[in-house]
Amino acid sequence: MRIENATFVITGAGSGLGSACAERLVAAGGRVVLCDLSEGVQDQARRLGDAAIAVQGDVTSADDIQAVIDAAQAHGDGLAGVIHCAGVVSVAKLVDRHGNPADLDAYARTVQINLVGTFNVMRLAAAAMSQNPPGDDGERGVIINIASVAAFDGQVGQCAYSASKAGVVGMSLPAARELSRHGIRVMAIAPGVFETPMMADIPEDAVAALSQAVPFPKRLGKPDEFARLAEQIITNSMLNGEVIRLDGGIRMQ
Ligand SMILES: NC(=O)C1=CN([C@@H]2O[C@H](COP(=O)(O)OP(=O)(O)OC[C@H]3O[C@@H](n4cnc5c(N)ncnc54)[C@H](O)[C@@H]3O)[C@@H](O)[C@H]2O)C=CC1
Ligand SMILES: C[C@]12CCC(=O)C=C1CC[C@@H]1[C@@H]2[C@@H](O)C[C@@]2(C)[C@H]1CC[C@]2(O)C(=O)C=O
Repeated sequence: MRIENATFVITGAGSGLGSACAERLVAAGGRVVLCDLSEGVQDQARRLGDAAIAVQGDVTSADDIQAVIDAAQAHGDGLAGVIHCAGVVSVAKLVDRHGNPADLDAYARTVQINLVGTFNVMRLAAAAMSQNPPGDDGERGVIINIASVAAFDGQVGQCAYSASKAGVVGMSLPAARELSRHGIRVMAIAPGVFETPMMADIPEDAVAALSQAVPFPKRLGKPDEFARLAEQIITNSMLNGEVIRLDGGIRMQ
């Protein structure tokens, strides 16, 4: 799949990994439709110029995401792909230090945004892309979902987050199999620890410890290193139905 003059939806594009993907795809000649809950996404689109537009929306809402897809269809020659970066991290132990059970609504909210939101974006994007004229090899589109190394090595307090990301991993192969008849690929990236606003509130010594836990290189990943992998997935049509860890070799304790 080529990037030049093709249109991509990027969710969670107002910040961190999604924002870096938007910059990289525009630099490669693509058009982008930026979706985020936060209104800051409008500024991000303005910074990127005519190739970018923003549609504020919630990935768990069918109406919001249909509006994003419709905007993408109108912003060029149809929707070529999605990089779904919107997500939240949550921390809660099953039983806290006072003996109280974890909050059920908080658990459901994390799963709703990270897992159900991913399914919502995938189903609506795939329905639109299935109507595209076939390109090389009959390809009609590509979907990149974002899991996490927490899907495999979840830490204490991450039952909700790890379960939501493990669900994203679990959907990758069946979704790729189902959508193969439409010429749509599905991939997932499982990042390790990346330097984004999601990490902003973490104390410096905790960030240093996380960096030390990476075998090599001993640092947090940079958002553009993530965006470069997303770019490769878009342009390399043999990548399908797989989850790629991008983590410097870290295995979370
Ligand atoms: N930063 C890291 O170390 C890692 C991040 N990830 C995952 O990567 C993805 C991107 O994370 P970052 O860029 O680091 O986080 P971030 O917090 O910088 O960006 C996430 C964006 O998603 C948006 N968002 C949250 N809920 C939304 C909703 N319901 N609808 C629409 N937008 C919503 C936020 O407003 C925010 O702009 C997330 O799914 C996260 O779980 C995975 C592994 C490591
Ligand atoms: C780096 C982590 C884990 C992987 C991921 O998908 C997203 C992350 C961003 C928030 C981090 C995550 C993990 O390292 C654990 C911490 C540092 C989390 C913020 C608070 C956190 O749960 C913690 O302090 C645990 O001790």
